[in-house]
Amino acid sequence: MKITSIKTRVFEWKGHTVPPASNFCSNATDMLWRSGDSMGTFRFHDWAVVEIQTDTGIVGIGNVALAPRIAKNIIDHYLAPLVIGHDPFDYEHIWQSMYRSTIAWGRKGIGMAAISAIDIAIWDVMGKATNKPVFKLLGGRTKEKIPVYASKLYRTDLDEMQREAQSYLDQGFNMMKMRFGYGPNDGPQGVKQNLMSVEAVREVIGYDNDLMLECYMGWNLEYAKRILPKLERFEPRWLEEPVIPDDIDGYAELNQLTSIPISGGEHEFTSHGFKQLLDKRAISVIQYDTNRVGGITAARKINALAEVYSVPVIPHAGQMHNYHLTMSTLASPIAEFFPVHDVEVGNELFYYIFEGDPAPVNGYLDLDDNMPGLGLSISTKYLDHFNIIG
Ligand SMILES: O=C(O)[C@H](O)[C@H](O)[C@@H](O)CO
Ligand SMILES: [Mg+2]
Repeated sequence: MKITSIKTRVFEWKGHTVPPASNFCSNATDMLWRSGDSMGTFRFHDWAVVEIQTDTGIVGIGNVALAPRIAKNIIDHYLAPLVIGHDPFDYEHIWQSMYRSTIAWGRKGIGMAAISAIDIAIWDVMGKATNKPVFKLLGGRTKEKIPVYASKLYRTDLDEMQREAQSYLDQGFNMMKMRFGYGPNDGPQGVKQNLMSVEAVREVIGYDNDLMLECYMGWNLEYAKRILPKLERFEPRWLEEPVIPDDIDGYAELNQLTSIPISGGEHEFTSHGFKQLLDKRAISVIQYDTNRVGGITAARKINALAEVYSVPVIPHAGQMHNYHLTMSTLASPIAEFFPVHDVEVGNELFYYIFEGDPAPVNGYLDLDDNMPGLGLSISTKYLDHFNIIG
């Protein structure tokens, strides 16, 4: 089998967007004296979809949500010429060729995200060619179903957050993740607000349900050291991305500081990046996203590391490219799930672009043993809600 062409299109959302509340989530630009666009690091309102065509007629689908226009350019100009003509089953060689040919600029960030999209599409081809779901090529079923946590609870009015938390309990979730609204520039009042929001959610969900806390890189070491001990009494399952991803020593220090496990890796790349984090005991939960980290070829290597270091892998975002890895490794106990379909920050766009993502029932979702490949197709339902740049 040979890859004959690669088609990459950017889907730009032009449908309705729900404006988020101010201080909806701390983020890395909060540290600037003037951050300008408060949604700057958040707006995922466009997405690139990669289709790999083969001489057998099988088409594999991949995706990349980070800076999709740039990713498309990287794919069109640098990666496609390296991949076309190869047998998709030579995926390790193809991955190494993409990685090594772009290593001067592509090994982290958008270069690796573009590589990820192609690699995901290649695994989809392999699944379809062998008539197996991708997870069956990766190790098969390691769990009856995948427990998922509801991930939203952006900072807003506390009554509203309590209603939202209750709605997840009502839908059968027993784990959920909330976001902090405040960081170092908000002083003691901000610390108080952050603590109050956790208290408010705990009041509703009690301590028989898991609560995860998200900082989205919006704090610094000093602030995190100040607030973490105060958060201990709320027994979070983890505290996510407290500092910027380059502050690996900061992660390591925080991870030793309190009983709260520190999670991260949503903005880390390849097994090399994760080995550094693991060697320093910097994170207690690995949260790569397959469509950033280097695709399935890189993610499965990180799963192997995770098993050896005994650190769980709970990938960012859920979504099919991650669920197959979660299903096929014991290192992944649960997965993330974005429970709301209204387009806000843009994580939700996946539901409008693709069909096939499984819906959770009572906090669990399952993958189909008989659905070849990733099980995704491009939806035709919402095409008029997008500008499609081809
Ligand atoms: O962990 C997450 O779900 C991410 O950090 C989100 O994609 C981001 O939107 C922050 O809420
Ligand atoms: Mg996160």
